[in-house]
Amino acid sequence: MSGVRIGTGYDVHAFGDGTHVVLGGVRITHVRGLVAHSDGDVLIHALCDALLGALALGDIGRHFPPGDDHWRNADSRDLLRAVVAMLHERGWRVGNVDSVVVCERPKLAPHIEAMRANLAADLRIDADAVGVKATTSERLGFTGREEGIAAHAVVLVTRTPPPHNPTPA
Ligand SMILES: Nc1ccn([C@@H]2O[C@H](COP(=O)(O)O)[C@@H](O)[C@H]2O)c(=O)n1
Ligand SMILES: C[C@@]1(CO)OP(=O)(O)OP(=O)(O)OC[C@H]1O
Repeated sequence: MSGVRIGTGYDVHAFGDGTHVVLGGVRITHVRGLVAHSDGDVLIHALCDALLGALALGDIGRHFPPGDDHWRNADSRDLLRAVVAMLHERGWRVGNVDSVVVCERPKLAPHIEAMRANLAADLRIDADAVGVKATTSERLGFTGREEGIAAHAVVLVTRTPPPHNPTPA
C-alpha cells in the first residue's frame, strides 16, 4: 500500500434560530444559528469525513451517530481529535488539509486565522499546512439564498515511518 493517501469531505447544515454559528471551532455571532445534533460545525464535519475517507473508514455519522444522545450538542473539535487519534492508531498522520466554506454571511475573513489555529492544534500539524477559505455563491442556490452553510475539505495523509532499528554492525 502506498505511503500517501487523499480524502475528500463535504457537509451542509441548514440555518435555524440562533445567535451564532461555530465554524472551525470559532464561535461567530450571527443573526441565525445552524440546525444540528452537535454544535453544527460544518467545516469540521467536512474535515472529519475527508480524514475518514482517506483511510476508507466510512463517514462521520458511522462513528458518531446522529441518533446517539452522547453527541447531542457535542463540540465538533472533540470529534476531530477522535478522528485524528484513529489515524494515528493506524500508523498515519495528517500531511496537509485544504477547505472552503460557502456562505453569503457571516463574513468569515476576520475569523480564518483563528480557525486555522484551532484546526492545526487538533490535527497536530503546523498552521501553514491548514488551508481555510471562504466564498459566497454569488447569491445562487441554497447557500446563496442563505438557507444554510456548506463546506468542502480535502486532506493528504502519510504513513508514519517505522521506528529506526539500526542493524548491529
Ligand atoms: N462568507 C464569506 C464569503 C466570502 N468571504 C471573502 O470574500 C471574498 C470574496 O468572496 P466571493 O464569493 O465574492 O468570491 C472571498 O475570497 C473571501 O475572502 C468571506 O470573508 N466570508
Ligand atoms: C456530527 C453529528 C454527531 O452526531 O451530527 P450533526 O451535528 O447533526 O452533523 P451531521 O454532519 O449532520 O452528522 C454527523 C454526526 O456524526
